[in-house]
Amino acid sequence: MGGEWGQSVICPESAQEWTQVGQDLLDMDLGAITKYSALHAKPNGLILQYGTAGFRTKAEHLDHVMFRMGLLAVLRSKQTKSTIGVMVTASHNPEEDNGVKLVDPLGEMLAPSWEEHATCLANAEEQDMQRVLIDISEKEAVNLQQDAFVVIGRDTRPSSEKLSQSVIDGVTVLGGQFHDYGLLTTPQLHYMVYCRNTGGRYGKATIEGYYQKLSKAFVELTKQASCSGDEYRSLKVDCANGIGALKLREMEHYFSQGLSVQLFNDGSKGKLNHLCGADFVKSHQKPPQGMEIKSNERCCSFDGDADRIVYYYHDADGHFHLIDGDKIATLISSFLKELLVEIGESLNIGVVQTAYANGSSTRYLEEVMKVPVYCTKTGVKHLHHKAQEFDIGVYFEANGHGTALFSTAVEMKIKQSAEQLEDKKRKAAKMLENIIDLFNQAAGDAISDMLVIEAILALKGLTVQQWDALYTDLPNRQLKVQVADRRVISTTNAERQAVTPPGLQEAINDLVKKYKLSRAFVRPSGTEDVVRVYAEADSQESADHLAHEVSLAVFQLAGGIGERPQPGF
Ligand SMILES: CC(=O)N[C@H]1[C@@H](OP(=O)(O)O)O[C@H](CO)[C@@H](O)[C@@H]1O
Ligand SMILES: [Mg+2]
Repeated sequence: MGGEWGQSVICPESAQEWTQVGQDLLDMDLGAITKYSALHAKPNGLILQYGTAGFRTKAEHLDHVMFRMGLLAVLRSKQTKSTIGVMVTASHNPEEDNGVKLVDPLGEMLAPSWEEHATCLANAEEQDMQRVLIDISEKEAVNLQQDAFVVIGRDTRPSSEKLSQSVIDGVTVLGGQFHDYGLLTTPQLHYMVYCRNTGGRYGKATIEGYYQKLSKAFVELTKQASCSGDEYRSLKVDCANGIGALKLREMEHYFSQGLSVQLFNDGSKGKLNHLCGADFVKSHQKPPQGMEIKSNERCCSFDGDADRIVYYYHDADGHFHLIDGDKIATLISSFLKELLVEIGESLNIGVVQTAYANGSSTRYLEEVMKVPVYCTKTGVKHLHHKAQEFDIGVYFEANGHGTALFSTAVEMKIKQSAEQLEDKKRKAAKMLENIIDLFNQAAGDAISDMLVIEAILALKGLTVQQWDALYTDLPNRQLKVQVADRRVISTTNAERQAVTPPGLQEAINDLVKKYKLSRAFVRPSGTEDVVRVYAEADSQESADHLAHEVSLAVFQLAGGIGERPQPGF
């Protein structure tokens, strides 16, 4: 999300007088907070919003936000009596950008009410900062006497180290304790938070703990696979010139018995996310630069903070095939379902997608696999939340961000089955037990998902082409339209229908009718100042036409600015 200058954000003002919370804060040396805050001064008039993925903008505008998120993490930690995470990253954004997001006690995204507090605190002018801190503490009944603990991680951007130091300044000035993990992938930080708040039951809150837990599960699983052979078990990984390269290199020897990985775009020369990485590959539907691909070789790309993954290959005719989050969800859910059938457990399993999921994937999941599919708004927090409703919830965004969640009852049942059942059933239960350990249940995780996928392919003896052939994606196109104020577009039905501006949905309906197997929707982005357009149809030409026509409708009816959308891509 770009920083906006002068646009207001409404923060409710409290009319209350100094209360006990205010007094406690005064006791905490407001002078020090003021003094340190001045060292991390907010540029006048800059307004930022805590969006789908926290704050994101040019790194040079973020120092005050980092300091203040350090303060907020302390308040959240005191309120929840738990460890809170702060991750400094801007994921797939260009190298000059940066960002920050808070991680809640069970490794999940920050609660929505606290997102609002984050926005208010980040936008408060210097003289109002203390008032806002007191307001938040009062509204959330924060006991300021409570201890606070914050863990911090950062990606490899040149600006990240200094910015994470500003987070630490914020934490310490409010008397919080902290542990700085330094360089971590985003999902590794989520994992650390989850481990620390579950007394180590989820795993050890160290980088070795993470490597060991995942690798042990992976090696156990691949030992059960009947086929082997070097070519089969090797994978090319495009690391987007980001943190994923460092961490995969550190981890590689832990699982090398089961898989050999060849790293590309490892940050030694190229620029972060530039012409490479999962976001580039997914949105351009072509391979990254800096990776040589032979036909039928299995390849994958991580994004800049390694929480997303997509797979791809070139067929014998040199055609590029993308295997996105939808196909990953399909592979995973069908494997889990087969294991449950084998064990004889009838647990409810659900797949959660967004409107961006390819229509073919939804049809395949519902009609062939007979798995219930649910659609939520864009943003992993929505998918994660929905997936928690099932015994086993598999969620993926089409762009490759996702994981599987297992209820505590399921985990216990499977553990028991692995001990009590016999022969084939026991083997299946054991597999399920390991696969549960291999998933990062706190957040979508490129490294963990990669190992899950590699294990499933090995166990099922599937080639990348066979996996790809489960169903054929409907041709699709995504476009962006610039408008004066994207908030004029509001949506319903998990963002699949526009409610405002008037006439837009009717226009889309009329355009969609012109094509076969077609679908289209528009929504304001939560991370960029654009309206996103999505269209799919029976041919690429039709999908492209439809997307273009819908873009024109948005431009005309929703206040387009700049050049009218042009056909051709
Ligand atoms: C179409 C698309 O890929 N949207 C992305 C993008 O959100 P937008 O709200 O569409 O800008 O960034 C989000 C955060 O990374 C990610 O969760 C989401 O999937
Ligand atoms: Mg990311």
